[in-house]
Amino acid sequence: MSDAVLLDAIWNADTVYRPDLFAGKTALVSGGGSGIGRATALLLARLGARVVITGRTQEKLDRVVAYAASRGVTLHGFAANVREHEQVLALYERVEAEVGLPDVLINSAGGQFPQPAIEFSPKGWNAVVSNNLNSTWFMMQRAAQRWRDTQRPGSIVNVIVVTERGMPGVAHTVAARAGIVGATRTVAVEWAPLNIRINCVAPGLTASEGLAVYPPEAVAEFPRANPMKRPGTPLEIAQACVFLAAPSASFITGEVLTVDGGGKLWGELWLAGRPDYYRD
Ligand SMILES: CCC/C=C/C(=O)SCCNC(=O)CCNC(=O)[C@H](O)C(C)(C)COP(=O)([O-])OP(=O)([O-])OC[C@H]1O[C@@H](n2cnc3c(N)ncnc32)[C@H](O)[C@@H]1OP(=O)([O-])[O-]
Ligand SMILES: NC(=O)C1=CN([C@@H]2O[C@H](COP(=O)(O)OP(=O)(O)OC[C@H]3O[C@@H](n4cnc5c(N)ncnc54)[C@H](OP(=O)(O)O)[C@@H]3O)[C@@H](O)[C@H]2O)C=CC1
Repeated sequence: MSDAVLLDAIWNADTVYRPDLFAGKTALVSGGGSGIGRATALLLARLGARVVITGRTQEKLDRVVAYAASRGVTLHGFAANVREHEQVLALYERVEAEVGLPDVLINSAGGQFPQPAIEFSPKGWNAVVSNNLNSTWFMMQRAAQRWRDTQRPGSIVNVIVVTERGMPGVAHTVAARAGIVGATRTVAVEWAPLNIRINCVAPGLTASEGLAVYPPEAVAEFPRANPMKRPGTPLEIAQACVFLAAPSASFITGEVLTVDGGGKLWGELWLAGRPDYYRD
């Protein structure tokens, strides 16, 4: 499916949310140049939010901004590498100066490469841990600091992976995301007095650009990932992010919402390919 068709599908899809749900609100979405982050940013924009997307590649952000403009909506695309703390601080300064302090933060930036864990190099391990644990932490802590300083409420949604059963081929990312679950549960309590809610969405296999890094033998088995025998769509994950970010989840904090088509109950994912030992 071409990018234009994908974007139109997101823009025109039915949603149960009312069109002005986020009117007057500002949302910051990391990883907003593609996949789940892009779908969430566009859905938030459809629901009336002022939206800033960030990611490392300005051109990807510009394409989303241009698409929204073609639909009459202004999005802002500010590039940053969110695993660099200084860049996160600078990003918040720019967002506040040019758009306004976000009310909602969606952390969808992240990713990993598939490899048997026994082969991980220290550099590869550090890259993935930094890209998924540090980046999300820097973003959520800065949001909380600014909400504390301005005495404003806020809501954070961290997009992670399903961690309960582990996930062979991506142990580094499972470790990093389990760290985010622990941090989320902990600060849900520390930050409740600040009127901040924080939750995670754990997608199962989702048909996004990010799947391009997986080998053909892993991709061939993707239909076995869940009882629905299909990947989720970025919009299906986006709808869950919006549910947790909005007042629909006003009594939910420190929670992990799994959106995996039942993959925790039945299914297998061998992201670096299935070892012979696990063949019949
Ligand atoms: C349901 C579950 C499915 C989940 C799906 C998704 O999440 S999809 C959606 C998510 N989207 C994505 O996952 C997007 C795709 N993923 C990525 O962009 C990268 O995996 C990244 C997140 C590490 C990029 O971070 P970065 O810019 O820092 O990376 P870098 O390129 O500079 O590499 C740093 C070091 O890592 C090592 N190393 C790297 N690759 C491999 C490899 N193939 N093999 C072995 N090792 C590898 C290597 O040591 C390298 O250093 P070197 O030896 O080169 O000096
Ligand atoms: N697709 C799937 O099956 C699943 C995805 N997830 C998770 O969902 C999240 C979104 O993934 P998805 O949309 O599918 O994949 P994408 O690869 O399409 O999206 C990830 C986005 O994050 C951005 N990004 C990565 N690293 C950084 C960084 N250091 N600083 C700023 N931006 C960064 C990328 O842009 P750029 O490279 O330009 O920086 C990219 O746009 C990820 O955390 C992913 O691991 C979880 C489970 C399943």
